[in-house]
Amino acid sequence: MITLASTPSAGQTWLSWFLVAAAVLVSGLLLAGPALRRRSPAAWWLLLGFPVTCLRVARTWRPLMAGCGLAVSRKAALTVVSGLLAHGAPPPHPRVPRRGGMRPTAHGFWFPVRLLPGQTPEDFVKAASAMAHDWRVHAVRVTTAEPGVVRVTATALDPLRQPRVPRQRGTGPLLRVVVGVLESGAPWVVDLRKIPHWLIVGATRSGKSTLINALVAGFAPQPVALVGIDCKGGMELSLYERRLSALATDRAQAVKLLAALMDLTSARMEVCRAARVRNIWGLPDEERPVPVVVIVDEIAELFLVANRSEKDEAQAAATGLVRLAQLGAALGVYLVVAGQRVGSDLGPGVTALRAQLGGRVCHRVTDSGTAEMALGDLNPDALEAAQTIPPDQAGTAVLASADGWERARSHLVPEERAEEIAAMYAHLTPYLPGLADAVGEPADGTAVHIERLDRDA
Ligand SMILES: Nc1ncnc2c1ncn2[C@@H]1O[C@H](COP(=O)(O)OP(=O)(O)OP(=O)(O)O)[C@@H](O)[C@H]1O
Repeated sequence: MITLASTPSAGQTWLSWFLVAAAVLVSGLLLAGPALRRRSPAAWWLLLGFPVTCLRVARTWRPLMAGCGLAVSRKAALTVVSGLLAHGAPPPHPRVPRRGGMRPTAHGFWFPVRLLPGQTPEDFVKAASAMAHDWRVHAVRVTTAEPGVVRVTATALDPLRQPRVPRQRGTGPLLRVVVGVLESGAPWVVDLRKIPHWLIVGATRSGKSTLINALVAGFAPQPVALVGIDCKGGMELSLYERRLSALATDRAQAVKLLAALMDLTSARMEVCRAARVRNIWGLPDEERPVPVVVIVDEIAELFLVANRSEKDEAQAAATGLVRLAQLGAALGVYLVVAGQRVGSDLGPGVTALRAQLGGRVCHRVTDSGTAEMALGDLNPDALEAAQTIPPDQAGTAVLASADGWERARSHLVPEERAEEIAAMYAHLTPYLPGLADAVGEPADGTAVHIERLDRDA
């Protein structure tokens, strides 16, 4: 008689387990090998930390859900029936939300969870801190993946502690710059084609200038015009003057520069209307005007009023910025506005401007009003995260947009490096006569000025 199936002996079972474990170890080594050679913490996490954490999550899931009030007791009727049948046996375990398989990431893992009837994603958001403590990971975030399913993402290693600056390959896509790293380990990208205007806030020494350095260093090699408004006498932005098409260093100049920028957008509007397109990106390549990135350092200097005589000027600056933000995106004018303290006390223009600045970056702040201004209207739950940024982690910020929020840290680009890059690409500085005239750039000019005129001709 032929036996089709036989029960494996204990020796055979151990052998197959051993082979599976060896295969997992070898494939793990192959996957993580290159990173291990670079002594990357992410590789060690994948090889050793992830399997241990998988076991920990599996072991603690049920008690964790029960402890956080996320377990649901079985239906009363079922409990009665099971009690009758089992003659006094202990009642069945409460139901806990079903957890999907754990997927590793470079710095942690994620898995989906199906909600039980009556549960909402907010119930899980409240339990995130308990999950992080139970699993001994750096942080846990809960987001809604689809109706009825939340995504639990854990970060085991804090990628913001020592962010790696990636090797720069070429200039990258137009108006898109990698300025740092996100908490998920992914690059932090500022893409002005997606989010055209940005508000960057932070207390002194929190990392605002370093982020602006990263932006200038990223945009300098691209075919874009950079324009600066730095009413602190140009102390910050004048370092990059050779790559700036115009720089206003006081409020009077800023008002004229903003008016010139409005004229530029009006002229572009005419061009688009004549070509029957809705924005400059609809124009043929050879007719498309150069994109203009306007960097405003210290917005309070533009808005604050010390006496009556300054009121009109501040009002004109506020109106200019708000109008530019309203019209600029379609016409290739983008705003990056930075400030130490941004509150409603700067005047009604600030709230109107904020509404137009869709990208928000909130570094460590010393007053809750500034964090509220930067994040409160988009993501109120990000406020707490912004207020807990430690002072020894300069450059760390909470990013918010209509899509959600996350923590990130900029790459440390020192001003000397940004200045060097700006000088290296000075020959790419477009000459925009209206803007140069507004800030009174000398007509005779330097070598750079002549070079710009030549190129333009
Ligand atoms: N991303 C970063 N990584 C590491 N260190 C950073 C980072 N950003 C800033 N720093 C450190 O913090 C210091 C202060 O940063 P920065 O000058 O950008 O602050 P700031 O907010 O512009 O201050 P202020 O408002 O006084 O000009 C820097 O000299 C640098 O040493």
